[in-house]
Amino acid sequence: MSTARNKVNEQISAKRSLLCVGLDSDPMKVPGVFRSMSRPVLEFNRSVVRATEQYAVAFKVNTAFYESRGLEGLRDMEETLEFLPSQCLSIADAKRADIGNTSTMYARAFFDHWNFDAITVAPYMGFDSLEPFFDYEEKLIFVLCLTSNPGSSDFEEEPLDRGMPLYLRVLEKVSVWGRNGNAGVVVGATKSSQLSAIRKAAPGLFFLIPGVGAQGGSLQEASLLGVDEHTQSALINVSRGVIYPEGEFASVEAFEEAVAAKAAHLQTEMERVF
Ligand SMILES: O=c1ccn([C@@H]2O[C@H](COP(=O)(O)O)[C@@H](O)[C@H]2O)c(=O)[nH]1
Repeated sequence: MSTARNKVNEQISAKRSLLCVGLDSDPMKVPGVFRSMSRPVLEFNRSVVRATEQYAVAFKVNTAFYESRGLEGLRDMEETLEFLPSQCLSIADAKRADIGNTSTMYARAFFDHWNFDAITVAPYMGFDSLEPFFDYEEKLIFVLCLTSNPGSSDFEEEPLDRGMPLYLRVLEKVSVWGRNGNAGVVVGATKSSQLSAIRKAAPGLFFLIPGVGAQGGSLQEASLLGVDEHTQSALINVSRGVIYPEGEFASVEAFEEAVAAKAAHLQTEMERVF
């Protein structure tokens, strides 16, 4: 089995948690207490990681939040990777894929250069666009299947000739494309009515489930319907619902306490599936 998958499975069992903390760090939303620091986003990330590492099994870095700030943002992303706990899974939420030789470069960037454990990719250019990622057998590749946003109905939920929705066709393909257990899919927590059927159709795939909290997805439904009862092969991502607790914070410690309380609450809820 892929090394990344083994690593996160160990964390899931040890922490009795499926929590993936999303580092969607927006400089405009960073609390005041970090604003006077020379690297506000980097220090904010350091605090979020310190406050949640006891509860989290994975950290998802949405690259858009860093790329949008050019070199300064990429420097923050790179330095954040240095303090992510090595026992937790690091996910580049980059949603890449292109013609083969370009995908090879994307895979090198995220896996060789930045040494992420996992990446999100888009399936619509087909197998040759994903093969360079699947070639990294030790990593985890999460393919967008049924996403959490309302626009998923534009294409993903459209029926194909045999009446099968496009997202189920993606699931079928991803189930055979993975190597050494390195395939996963992204399924939104907001899609609770389809989640159970998707899980049953692909018991061996690792699931990344975003959409809990700010997007309205239910943690209880995601945990009950999206998690395989034997393998627990799933991560439930929460970004804004963890990293931006309400209120003003007089100190970094007070902020970290509030973030830790959010993460602890989520872990307690997730523990029910064990
Ligand atoms: O279908 C998808 C795929 C990816 N995402 C990403 O997950 C987080 C969700 O953030 P919240 O603040 O918890 O809503 C974000 O990085 C998205 O780009 C998703 O939401 N849905």
